[in-house]
Amino acid sequence: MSDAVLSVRGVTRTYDTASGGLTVLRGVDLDVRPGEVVGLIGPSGSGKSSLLHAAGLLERPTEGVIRIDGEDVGGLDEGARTRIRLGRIGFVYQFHHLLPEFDALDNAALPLRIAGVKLDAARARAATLLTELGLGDRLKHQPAQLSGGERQRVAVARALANRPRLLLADEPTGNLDPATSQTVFEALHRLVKETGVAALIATHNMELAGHMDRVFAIKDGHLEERPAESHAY
Ligand SMILES: Nc1ncnc2c1ncn2[C@@H]1O[C@H](COP(=O)(O)OP(=O)(O)OP(=O)(O)O)[C@@H](O)[C@H]1O
Repeated sequence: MSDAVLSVRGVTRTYDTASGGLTVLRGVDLDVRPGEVVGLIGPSGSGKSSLLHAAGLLERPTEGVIRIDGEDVGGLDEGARTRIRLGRIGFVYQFHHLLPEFDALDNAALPLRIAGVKLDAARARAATLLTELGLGDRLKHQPAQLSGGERQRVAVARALANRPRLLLADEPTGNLDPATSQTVFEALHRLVKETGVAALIATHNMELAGHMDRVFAIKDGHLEERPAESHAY
């Protein structure tokens, strides 16, 4: 029995386009275990987001099986998939997508509020995470009053607020300068190790990829594991 939080088996993704079927993933297999940081690299258009969307239950693969904590989610209806997404999966995107009228605290607390957690408890959890991310003195700042790196750290706190089992990040530092990318990634990495969430992170940043536990390149729709020395810087 696998201990993987995310298990991907034989996943193929074909898009219908005006010029016919476009297959971007071809029989992909991947496991991500608790506390593991797994990187996805590959040129633009290679299928990184497609794999994250399938893993995040945002789209259904054309073929293959996705399991979350051992449960095959393919046969579930959209309501059940949404519950898994809200309860067990956290997302970080390239752009923070914070609500401009909410401060950092209430942005990070949002998933808990949606899940029905009382305001005080949600804010307490959000404050703990934001403080761990070095934003303890920015709780009352709105996104416009935060730097780009601070906004992304709020987005990381929001993604981890409901204690997800799986964290999916699509170029979480893609919009930041190299030094700020490093700071945000280090904070994210530390929290993954502390919380034991399983993390799958798509990135173009090879320096960050060098700090991940395992890295896979998507090539012609297939995953190729990169040995540590070839992705370290
Ligand atoms: N809904 C869709 N319909 C048709 N084609 C799509 C759709 N979504 C993605 N594609 C195509 O699939 C390919 C893979 O896209 P995807 O976004 O997964 O790549 P990516 O590796 O994440 O790229 P980037 O690094 O630029 O974000 C691209 O050629 C894209 O144009």
